[in-house]
Amino acid sequence: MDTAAKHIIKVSNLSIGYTSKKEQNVIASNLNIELKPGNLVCLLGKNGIGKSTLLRTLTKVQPALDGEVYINNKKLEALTNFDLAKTLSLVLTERLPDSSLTVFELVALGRQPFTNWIGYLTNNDMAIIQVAFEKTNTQHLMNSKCYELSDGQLQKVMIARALAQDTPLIILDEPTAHLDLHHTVNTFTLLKNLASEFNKTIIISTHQTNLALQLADELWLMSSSKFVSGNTNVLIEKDELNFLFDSDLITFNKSLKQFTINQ
Ligand SMILES: Nc1ncnc2c1ncn2[C@@H]1O[C@H](COP(=O)(O)OP(=O)(O)OP(=O)(O)O)[C@@H](O)[C@H]1O
Repeated sequence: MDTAAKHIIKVSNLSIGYTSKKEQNVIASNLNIELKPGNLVCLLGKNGIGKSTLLRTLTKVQPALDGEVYINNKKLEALTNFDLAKTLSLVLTERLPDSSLTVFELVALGRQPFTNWIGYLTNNDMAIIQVAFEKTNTQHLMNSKCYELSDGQLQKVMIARALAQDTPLIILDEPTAHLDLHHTVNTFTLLKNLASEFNKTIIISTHQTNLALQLADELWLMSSSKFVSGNTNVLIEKDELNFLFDSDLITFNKSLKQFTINQ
């Protein structure tokens, strides 16, 4: 039996980083990941460790320095932009260039891989867009211009657009960076439900470590000494969280399943 087909993402000996004319800056190397569909994955690690770099590499926004990435059993580099748009939706942290698009138009653009060449929205497209607005509680923003939104509102609208794209894989770089506690928990719960109810695979990078420990099915832990991926409870049991921050200020408390401040 072909077991590789079961992985929505498979990564072998991946090196990520940046190449300039003078040198290669390797941010992380020898990364290996096998991820099955239907999981909420939280990518954790301290500032500047390489989380965005990894997510951009997995989504073909920037090239790998070495190694292989497979999405749905196909080599990433062989996937066309059209294949990718039908397979994964991506929410990055960069702010949109100012545009006079309305929120409805922005979210509807999520349907672009599926509409015909003039972008005609069918009843089915409209129904999917409607659900995306409802799930993210952003219906009231539909007629606003994108440039009028607060950072937090824009973040929710970008999640709505990803939902409208209706792909099996959704990747979000710090989707709750600008949200208050209520909206942060709300967004985590929404993403968790999408993974469990609709069998979507959702990967987010986040600094909401304690929330991730409560809600993520899988964790990807990045530290300067190693990269570990796997089931959240298994990683807690194996004491893998201790390496995450390398700090005298906080310690992982195994019985609470949380990081606590050293008093
Ligand atoms: N375009 C770039 N060119 C060169 N180096 C970069 C570039 N973008 C990021 N880096 C470097 O790569 C490293 C990892 O950055 P990255 O943004 O991936 O970290 P991160 O874990 O997402 O950080 P944060 O949690 O602060 O968002 C950093 O040292 C950063 O300076």
